Amino acid sequence: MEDKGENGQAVKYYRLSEIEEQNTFKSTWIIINFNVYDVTKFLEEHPGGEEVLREQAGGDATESFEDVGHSSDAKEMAANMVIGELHPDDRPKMAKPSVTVRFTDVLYLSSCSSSTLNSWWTNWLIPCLVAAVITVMYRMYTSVEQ
Ligand code: HEM
Repeated sequence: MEDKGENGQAVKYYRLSEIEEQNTFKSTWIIINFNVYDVTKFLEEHPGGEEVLREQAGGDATESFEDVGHSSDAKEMAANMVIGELHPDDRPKMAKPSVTVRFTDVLYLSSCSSSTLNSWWTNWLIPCLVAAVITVMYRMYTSVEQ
């Protein structure tokens, strides 16, 4: 389907089902930020290898593309491979996790929580435990002597 894009230019829209079919050696399409890229001729040239592109073939590669931190050169190269856009009706179907947890986020979160946990332990829990142990031992000794 052809339509007028935001800037009045003709845009070729592809349905998700059409894109999903393009996941072979003959034709490999990927979606990045709702743009459709034909990477068939680029597979062998891709510095990150053809396997990673084929894994994303026919689907949404936005997250993987962003995660790699591609250079501006890579983004320019990608711009030359755009063949159209994902049909607006299919955009909500794109798997977008409500919370994206990346490895770096996990590291960050674990460092945060362990430091909060550490201060909580040292400030409160350990003195409370020591006090509890002393109380129990005191009770035991005093009850043995009687
Ligand atoms: C049209 C789409 C793409 C283009 C034009 C492209 C282009 C490039 C280029 C030029 C590089 C060299 C490093 C740089 O300049 O950033 C690169 C590296 C890489 N790309 Fe892509 N890429 C595309 C899609 C993807 C996708 C979808 C993935 C992941 C599924 C991916 C994974 C990688 C990896 C793992 C590297 C290697 C990074 C490294 O070794 O430092 N690329 N890509």
